[in-house]
Amino acid sequence: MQPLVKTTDLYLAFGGVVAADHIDFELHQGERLAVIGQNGAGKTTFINICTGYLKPQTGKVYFDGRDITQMKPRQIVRLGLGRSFQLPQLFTEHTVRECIELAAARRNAELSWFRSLESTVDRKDVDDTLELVGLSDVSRERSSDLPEGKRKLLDVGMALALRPKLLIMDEPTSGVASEEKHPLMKTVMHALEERKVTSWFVEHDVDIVAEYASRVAAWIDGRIAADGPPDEVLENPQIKSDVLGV
Ligand SMILES: Nc1ncnc2c1ncn2[C@@H]1O[C@H](COP(=O)(O)OP(=O)(O)OP(=O)(O)O)[C@@H](O)[C@H]1O
Repeated sequence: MQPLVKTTDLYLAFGGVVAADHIDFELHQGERLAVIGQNGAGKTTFINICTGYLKPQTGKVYFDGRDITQMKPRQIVRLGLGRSFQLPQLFTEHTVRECIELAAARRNAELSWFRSLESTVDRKDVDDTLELVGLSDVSRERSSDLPEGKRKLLDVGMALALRPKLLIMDEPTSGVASEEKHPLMKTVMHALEERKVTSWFVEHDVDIVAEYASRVAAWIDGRIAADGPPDEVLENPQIKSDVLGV
């Protein structure tokens, strides 16, 4: 099977700091990849290169068989590579429902001054997405009034409205109270599974990684130092001492 994401020899340095050190990587459809690594290990740089926000100095990125190395972020999103951020990127003046409608309208490139947002998008589709991320009961609230966990769910809902093949999530549980982390991840992973979306998430909480990932890649100094099933990587002595600090 052709990999969904493939990188070959990706290299990027900022001055003397090598943030991506000749990375060869493949991600296949259906995988749930957790990326772990200390601060500054290069996790975000690699995501920024794969999503078009940074250009590598050498190497290539392929998504679904296409060379996307030089494409702009919004072109890459249109191909089906979605991304949610550590700080959710919401339309803060809008209600929860309108945020999903705006994302769905953007997918169809149907935003128009002459038509209302509601009449532009498929109502049932928006209802389904709201339900899937557990936000039906707060659909009329302003997105800026939501607590952090629900803002994260809305961010994922907006990404899902674009019908991605892959969703990359940067620390989906950061800033969320510890007792809310598992319910949040359960909802997110169930939603992705329902829509058959492959997932890749950066996560610092080892319990979350062990519970929700099918594969773990550990980053050290711009390289993938270990990559495999969660129990194998999380028990690797070098990863335990250099990444997890245990
Ligand atoms: N725009 C930039 N300019 C200069 N240096 C950068 C830039 N972006 C990242 N770096 C450096 O590259 C290295 C990798 O950073 P990166 O943000 O990718 O790490 P990270 O693993 O995502 O860390 P964190 O967990 O803190 O987000 C770090 O040394 C960082 O300081």
